[in-house]
Amino acid sequence: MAISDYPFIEAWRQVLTLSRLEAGQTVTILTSASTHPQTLSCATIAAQSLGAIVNRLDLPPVNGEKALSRDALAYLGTTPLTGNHAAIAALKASDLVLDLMTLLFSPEQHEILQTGTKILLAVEPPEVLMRMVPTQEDKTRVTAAAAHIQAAREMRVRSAAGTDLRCPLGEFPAISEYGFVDEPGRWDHWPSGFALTWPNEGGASGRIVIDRGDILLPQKCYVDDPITLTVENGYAVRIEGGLSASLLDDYMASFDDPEAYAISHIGWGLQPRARWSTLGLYDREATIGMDARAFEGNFLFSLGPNNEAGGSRTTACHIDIPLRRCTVSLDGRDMVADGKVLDQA
Ligand SMILES: O=c1ccc(O)c[nH]1
Repeated sequence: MAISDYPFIEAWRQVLTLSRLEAGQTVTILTSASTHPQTLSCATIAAQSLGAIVNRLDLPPVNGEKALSRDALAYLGTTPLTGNHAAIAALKASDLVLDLMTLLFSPEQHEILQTGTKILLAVEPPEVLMRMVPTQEDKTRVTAAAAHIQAAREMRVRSAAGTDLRCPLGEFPAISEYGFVDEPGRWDHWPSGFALTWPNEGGASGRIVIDRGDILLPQKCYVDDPITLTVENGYAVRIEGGLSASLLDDYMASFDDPEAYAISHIGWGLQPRARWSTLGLYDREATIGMDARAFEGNFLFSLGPNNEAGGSRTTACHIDIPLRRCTVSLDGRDMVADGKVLDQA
């Protein structure tokens, strides 16, 4: 069902207030061909109602002919900002950027954040944004989990399906995604609600079983038959299984890039308002699948780049894979047991 403008404007006011937007500050709303018109209009009105100076920067889309998926998170690296010095200058001069286009995993995003500009990504449909309007409680829950990740030296993930993965930690920071940007230079994503980090370069090893019912993004499908990834020295060196494995393998081979097989971010979902089951209820191209990334108790891992964490590995291929029913432990302490989040205190 659609969302009315008034509550959507109020939701944006809540998120902008949580993001500490102040009267007189500059907000630049970044848009492109796939920006949702109601999100644009309600975000604009909300920012203006809080006294901000509001700009809109609309950029022509890129990569359409290169990507196999129209999902904004499926093909990374170059963005409409690449080489666009005038646009980058405008965003660096802004206090807050509302990214209704998707800059994630781009070098330009880091360059802009380093000037103190805050960036909030918000590209899910209004119904999903409204179902998961961020709260301080989300921040408390996610930052508590991220603190444990930050302090840990190893993440181990096991499941009855056969996953047994060890990831040495410490080389990269723990990241909290809780849906608003309340500090200078912060990036976040509304909706979200998960904590993550990256394994030490080349360190992840073991086996990951993507079981029946687990999810592949951007494919936005529930896996039919189990896929087994053999992980050695930080890379998935073998992809085995039936049709689901062959489809994943074919998609990844299209990038012709060995870096596509690297283990990227690892962590778990902490958003109780996100659901595993929604993927089948939306048109594939209507959402980027944040319910799947954020549902409470998932083990979310990713294949592809680590430049987001400050690493040197970039690749256009980015696949997010949330698994159910895993046990995630940090230095031997279970944080998620068989898909249930334990006390994160
Ligand atoms: O919010 C996001 C979205 C995708 C991703 O890979 C990480 N965080």
